[in-house]
Amino acid sequence: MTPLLHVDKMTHYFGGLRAVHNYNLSVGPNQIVGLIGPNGAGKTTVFNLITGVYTPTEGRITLENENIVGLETNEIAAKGLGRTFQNLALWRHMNVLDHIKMAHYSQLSYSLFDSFFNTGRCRRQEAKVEENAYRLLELFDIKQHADQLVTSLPYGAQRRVEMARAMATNPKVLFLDEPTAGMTPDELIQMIKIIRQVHQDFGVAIFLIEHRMKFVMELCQHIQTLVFGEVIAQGPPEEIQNNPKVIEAYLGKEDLT
Ligand SMILES: Nc1ncnc2c1ncn2[C@@H]1O[C@H](COP(=O)(O)OP(=O)(O)OP(=O)(O)O)[C@@H](O)[C@H]1O
Repeated sequence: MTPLLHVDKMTHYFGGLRAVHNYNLSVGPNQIVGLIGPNGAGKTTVFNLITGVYTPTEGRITLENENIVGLETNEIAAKGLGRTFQNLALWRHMNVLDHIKMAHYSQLSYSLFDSFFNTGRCRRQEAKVEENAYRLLELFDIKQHADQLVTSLPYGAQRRVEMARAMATNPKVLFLDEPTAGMTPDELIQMIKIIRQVHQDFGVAIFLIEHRMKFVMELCQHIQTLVFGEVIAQGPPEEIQNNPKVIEAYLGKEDLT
């Protein structure tokens, strides 16, 4: 299988600190890959390196066989890499529907002329945006909040808005940084269902960082364990769950079952 996203021997230093070392990753079309590891292991740095927030000190990253090292974050996003953030990155003064509609605009092709004169082309595209936005609101169970400011929503719903916004850009690979952080156990179960549905409906590949083992084990086909910037183990969930190195890395911190 040709990978959609491929990372080869990526290393990154912050000054004298080696945060990521010799990191490799392959995400195939429609695959869900998880990245786990203790606090400070380098997981978010891996995300930031691939999505263009930082440029790796060494290594090669390709999306559909095209180099993406050195591109701006927005250029990488336009090539099909959508993401959410560990600390929510939402617009405080915008309502939920507008968040999702806004994200669609990068893909529209009508001109200022079309917009000014409200041409048929403009109206057709706007109607499509509205239709897609409502489809996402429904899928992410936030339709009931469409007119509310995001900041007025419960935390779990805000996370779903961020995810729906990322999906509105129609990504080929979706990066989720701790999608269940701060969620209640019920919200976690709901999130598992939503991600399964999104994965099935859109056929999008997913790469996610998560601390909640239930979530990772249920959703991911392949899991990498990062410790001090290096992958110490990787494989299918059942293998990772029983790997002594992984158990040791998490010892006393998390029940892996
Ligand atoms: N911008 C930065 N400048 C300097 N050091 C950084 C920077 N970002 C991260 N680090 C350091 O790199 C290491 C990896 O951090 P990172 O945030 O990637 O870990 P993490 O696995 O995502 O942790 P957590 O689970 O707590 O979010 C840590 O030692 C961190 O202090």
